[in-house]
Amino acid sequence: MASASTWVRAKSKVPVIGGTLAYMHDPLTLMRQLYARHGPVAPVPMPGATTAFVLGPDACGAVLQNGDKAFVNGWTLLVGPFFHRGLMLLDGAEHMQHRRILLQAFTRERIEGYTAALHPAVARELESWQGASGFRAYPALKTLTLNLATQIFMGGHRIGDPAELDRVNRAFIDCVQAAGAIVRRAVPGNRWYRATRGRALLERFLTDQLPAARDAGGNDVFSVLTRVEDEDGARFSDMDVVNHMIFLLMAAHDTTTSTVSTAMYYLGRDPEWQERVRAEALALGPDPTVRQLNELPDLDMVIRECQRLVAPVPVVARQAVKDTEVAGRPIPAGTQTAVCLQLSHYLPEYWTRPETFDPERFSPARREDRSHRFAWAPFGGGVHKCLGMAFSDIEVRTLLTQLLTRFRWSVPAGYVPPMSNVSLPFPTDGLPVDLRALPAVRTRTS
Ligand code: HEM
Repeated sequence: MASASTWVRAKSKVPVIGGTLAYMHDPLTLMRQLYARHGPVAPVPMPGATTAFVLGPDACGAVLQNGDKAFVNGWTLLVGPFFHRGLMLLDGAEHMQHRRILLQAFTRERIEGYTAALHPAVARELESWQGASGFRAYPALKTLTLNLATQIFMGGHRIGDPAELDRVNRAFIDCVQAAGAIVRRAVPGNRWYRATRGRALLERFLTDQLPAARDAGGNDVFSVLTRVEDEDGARFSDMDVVNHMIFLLMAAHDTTTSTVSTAMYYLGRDPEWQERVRAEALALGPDPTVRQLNELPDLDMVIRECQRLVAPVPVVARQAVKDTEVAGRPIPAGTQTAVCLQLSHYLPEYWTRPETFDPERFSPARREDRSHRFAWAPFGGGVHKCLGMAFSDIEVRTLLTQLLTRFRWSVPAGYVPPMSNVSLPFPTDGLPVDLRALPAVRTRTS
């Protein structure tokens, strides 16, 4: 069985610059090197403590499924102060109870309601996009998805003042970016400090809006959270609603932006695939239903392939609460554990030419994702598996179909966006694309 001494004796071969910097520089290369040197469990020096990197789908699956209940969520160390009591940061019976209540806000019926609001909201947002060469797609998408989140998640209680919208957006970014902070206490001007202020701003903002959200009795997520209950009649307190809203807005915002931005990149490199999915988008009616959006097989393959190539959440965090073993390797109690979902997406044992954009690998004839239950796991697994998966899928499809019917875009041959991996991955150059409006189609769908 594992012990602290065997763990300490397991020598890490990570460069002296340390795990955090190696990760930020190039997470996939780090994961590959660790897997080659150590196998499925690798010790990596990180701020505070050595972290166990769990690599490959067998080991990732074992930790996520958590058969012997050796792991709890490990996010508290990374983003605890900022996403305090969000669902992903809860454990055990309390997590199950909150998850049951929260699921009531994401039933099929509710998602249909959000989708009906989503379509016109995306159309409105895209009105402000102008064709241009060097159009910075990533920041435009980030603003768009935040606006959508405040409309779909907050309904009538939206942020009217653009300066306030900017402050809220900044607060989210600051909270998310704290995950990669090397100095993990607030010093004026540092990341931790900005995130602490960001959290306080979000709490104030949502607490102020909560009475209106409750009284409105609306069908947006905020209003719904003030009244949903589980089958035993358990409900959220006001503070629970605020905590869940902060986490949900974050969870929905950056991950969706990441998927759509990755799709804009790969479709921008591949005009053939872009035309293929555009044809599907053009065949949709003006206000597609959830069912119609779910019946777009080419777009479905493209989205899965983009989430394989750039997993919006490349790693999920756990902490061992007792001595345990994963894939035969010891992990002692107290070890911070990084479940490396992204590596599994690139292992040649499970994928043909994993570096290549090849959506057909998800076609019924190939289904490479079935090579292992955890070969493709962008939404995680086990009790913390993404609760917003179905909603996110609809949001991504709505966004991409509207983009495809309004614009054609390309990126220069050979262009590879430089990525930040401080927290969730994003292109630091803003993903410049050559964006051209499609005027004839624009009139048809708007
Ligand atoms: C492409 C989009 C998305 C991706 C790739 C994604 C990925 C993930 C992953 C990997 C986890 C598991 C974290 C863990 O195991 O510790 C997770 C959890 C979660 N996600 Fe998502 N997510 C996405 C969109 C969304 C959206 C749109 C929402 C809300 C509407 C959402 C809400 C949540 C919640 C509430 C949890 C915590 C579940 C729990 O702890 O029980 N996500 N997500």
